[in-house]
Amino acid sequence: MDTQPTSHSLFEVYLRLRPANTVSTSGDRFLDVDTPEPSESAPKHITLNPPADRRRAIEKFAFTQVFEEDATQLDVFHCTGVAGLVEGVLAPYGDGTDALLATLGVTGSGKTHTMLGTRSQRGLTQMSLDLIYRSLGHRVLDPSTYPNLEQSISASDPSETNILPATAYLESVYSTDPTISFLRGSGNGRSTPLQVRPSASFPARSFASVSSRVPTDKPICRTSSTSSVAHQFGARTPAGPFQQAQRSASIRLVVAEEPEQEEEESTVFFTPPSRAGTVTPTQKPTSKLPCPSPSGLGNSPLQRSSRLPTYPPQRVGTSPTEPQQQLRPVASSALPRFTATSSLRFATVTAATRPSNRDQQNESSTPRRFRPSTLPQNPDISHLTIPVDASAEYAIVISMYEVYNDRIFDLLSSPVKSAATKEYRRRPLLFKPTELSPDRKVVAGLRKVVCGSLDQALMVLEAGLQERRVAGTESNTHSSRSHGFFVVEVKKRFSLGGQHTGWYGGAGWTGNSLTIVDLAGSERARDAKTVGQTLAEAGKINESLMYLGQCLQMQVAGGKEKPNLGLIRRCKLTELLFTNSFPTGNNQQQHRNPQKGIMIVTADPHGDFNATSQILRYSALAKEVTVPRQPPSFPPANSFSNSLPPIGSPNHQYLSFQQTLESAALEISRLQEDLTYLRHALDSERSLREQAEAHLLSMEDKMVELEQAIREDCAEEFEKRLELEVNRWKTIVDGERERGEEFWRGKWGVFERMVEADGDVDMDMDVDSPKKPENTTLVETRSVEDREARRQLEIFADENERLQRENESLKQALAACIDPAKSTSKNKSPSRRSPSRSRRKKAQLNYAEDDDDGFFQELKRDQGDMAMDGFGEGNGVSGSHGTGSPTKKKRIRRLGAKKWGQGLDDDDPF
Ligand SMILES: Nc1ncnc2c1ncn2[C@@H]1O[C@H](COP(=O)(O)OP(=O)(O)OP(=O)(O)O)[C@@H](O)[C@H]1O
Repeated sequence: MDTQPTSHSLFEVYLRLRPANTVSTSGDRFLDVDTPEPSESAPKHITLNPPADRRRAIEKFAFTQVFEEDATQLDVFHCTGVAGLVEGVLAPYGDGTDALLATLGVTGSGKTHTMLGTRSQRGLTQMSLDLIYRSLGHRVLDPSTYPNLEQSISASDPSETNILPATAYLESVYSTDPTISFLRGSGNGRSTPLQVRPSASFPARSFASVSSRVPTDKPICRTSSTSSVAHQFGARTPAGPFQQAQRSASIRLVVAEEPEQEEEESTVFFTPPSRAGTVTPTQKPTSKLPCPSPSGLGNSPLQRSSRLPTYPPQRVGTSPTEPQQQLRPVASSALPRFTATSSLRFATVTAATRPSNRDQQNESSTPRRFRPSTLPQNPDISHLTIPVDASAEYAIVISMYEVYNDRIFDLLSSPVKSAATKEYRRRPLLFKPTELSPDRKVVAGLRKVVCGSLDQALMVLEAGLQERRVAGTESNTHSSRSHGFFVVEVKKRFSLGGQHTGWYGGAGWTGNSLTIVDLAGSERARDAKTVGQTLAEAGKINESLMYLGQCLQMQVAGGKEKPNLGLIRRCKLTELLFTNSFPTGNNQQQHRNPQKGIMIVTADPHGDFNATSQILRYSALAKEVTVPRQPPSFPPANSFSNSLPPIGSPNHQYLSFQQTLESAALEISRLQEDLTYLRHALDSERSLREQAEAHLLSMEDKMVELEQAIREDCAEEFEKRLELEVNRWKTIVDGERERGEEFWRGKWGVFERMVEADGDVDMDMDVDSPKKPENTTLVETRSVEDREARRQLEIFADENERLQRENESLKQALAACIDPAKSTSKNKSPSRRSPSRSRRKKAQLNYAEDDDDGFFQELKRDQGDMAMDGFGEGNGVSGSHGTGSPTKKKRIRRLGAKKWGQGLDDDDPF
């Protein structure tokens, strides 16, 4: 099997086996490392033996190198060629390349262990950072020395980001000053008390209580966490304990020997690992493994300690031109009790206290994080350095993000309180081309931190890791639930004449980045015993890893020259990993070399066979590995050939048939395995779908309830408005009625006044008449009123007449019913009332000739007629018009007696 990386490989793929966990390891070992060929310096092949109870293929996989269980972090660092990646990023002789260092594996197989280490061992990330800072030395610009450094970088950064100095960031994250919280949202901390995992030699205690027990009169190295990290790191702000300590020379630090008990309770400061004015001579660690020369490393200018007799002492903090640098922590040699000795203590937040962001989002108070105590310094790589461009100056910018449920979240910025839900949430970021980066995609809007020293970079890393989503599963108590990305950008610009010019003389920033990826592990819901949210996360993780596997296979099929962009863009993870792995377009100015990648596949030889074999197939295929399938009972080749019967013999035919059967069985078992994997993927998808459907149903219910509530609100509102309108209209109508009554009262008053007025007014005066009275104004006024009254009178008269007619006909009908004979005679004299009518007619026609008395007498008579005809007392009409008129009452009585007496008996009810 060919294991040499091809020119178009996306990754070099290494395999690391994790040691058996004596506590949880229960399964048989199914993975064997093949003995290397004589020409090989290290093992490259493994054989996968399926469990005995199943009939499966024995598969062989090849990798660039296989690290067995006893391989150390340093072995992996050396032999994977991380230094070569860093060299490409530092680019001492040219443009350089971006680098990608990633881990892939089943959950619990050791990815995080490899990348981020443990509380006693550094991971590849910390060692890479150490190598970068160590190599660049004093050429790294510190934002506290160059105040406008971040603005300068910002101007040339394509990711539309916000850049800030590490001192400000760390101050905001770890400060105990509640007023400094502009970077810290509520989601950054926790409401539950921290649990601190103490080192084995010390009893468990609260980290907070450690911080609080700081004797003020003690030597300054026993500093409290209440002092800001920025101060300890030598910011230009008022002197922190470290600065004060260093100003008072090392005597105070050397006398830091304290009674054991006191020291245990108060020592919580961060010891800078091997980052001092003078480097303590350390014994060169030796790698147990024979490492093949990583690509390019053998001929590269990278110098290992074996080639470099002495490691040049760091100039950090020693230059008189850099006063700020002098305020950095003192040499580790001056702090014997706080370096990597038995008294080194390391307090980490356990997974249980690293709440998922979901938990954090629900918190409302502004919390603060607790600064980690001393970080591990082993393995020591002080024997390594990489030459750098002496004419350049550098700035190191760090950013961190995670891909969770296929969305990108910044780990260095605070969650934002949602106006709708009142929860703290991180906003997902976009991976896209920007104005300054049209040819390449970048994660836009990330927070980036400029770190002037390794200490700052490590602290920023710690802060970001605390934000990453982890959860305990059956497979791993600290299982990463997201794909974590840690990006170190090495920005470079040329300084004039090889001198530091600050940002005034420098040209624009260029540079490359090292991206370190700790992928979440694939897992089976059945084994990990995940439910609910964790199960949903696992579904997304598995899905993204499946796409990653397909992309790795694409490497075999098409290589870098023909990227299948459709496949790459299927999920955020593959997009982030591979989009910039290919040469950019035609734009020469924007041209960048494709990134170099190293993939470390981790596997537990005693773990989950199915999941591990799946991962190995994906990754090994990326190395163009063909999978030889050997039947378990197949005899060794030489013994088989020796005993092979002659061709054509029945035995030979039988053996060929047997071989075919074996192959078929192998194929069947392989397909069964695939089927099992797909079945699990299906299960996971199905459970996700069920969750989504349940969510949909609950949303629909909510919508119905919401609609109902809205309808009720609307109805209530409508009724209120209707009532208001009705009241308003009632008021208007009442007002109108009153006005009308007032009007008619006024009219009636006019009539009455006219009646009472002296008779010298000529009521017969016609407006059309040319004859004018002498008192013109009064007369004219009266004339108008008179006309109006006359009109009304006519109306009344007509109405009266009509009613009289009706009355008469009714009476006749009534009389006819009572006495047909009378009625006949009555009917024969229809003009019974004619005298009255003729008289009234006459009065109407001649009222102009009568005087006022005559006119009104006639009017009152008519009213009396109306009363008699049915509009009398009790019908309301006479009441309104005849009130106070004795004449009328009298007449009603009289007429009534006269009329009704004609045709009715005394006992007649009428
Ligand atoms: N090479 C190793 N040497 C010693 N311990 C190891 C090694 N690899 C892993 N472990 C231990 O195994 C456990 C699980 O490892 P780790 O958390 O790194 O797994 P992981 O692959 O990152 O899991 P996940 O994908 O769920 O996050 C840890 O306790 C770790 O210390």
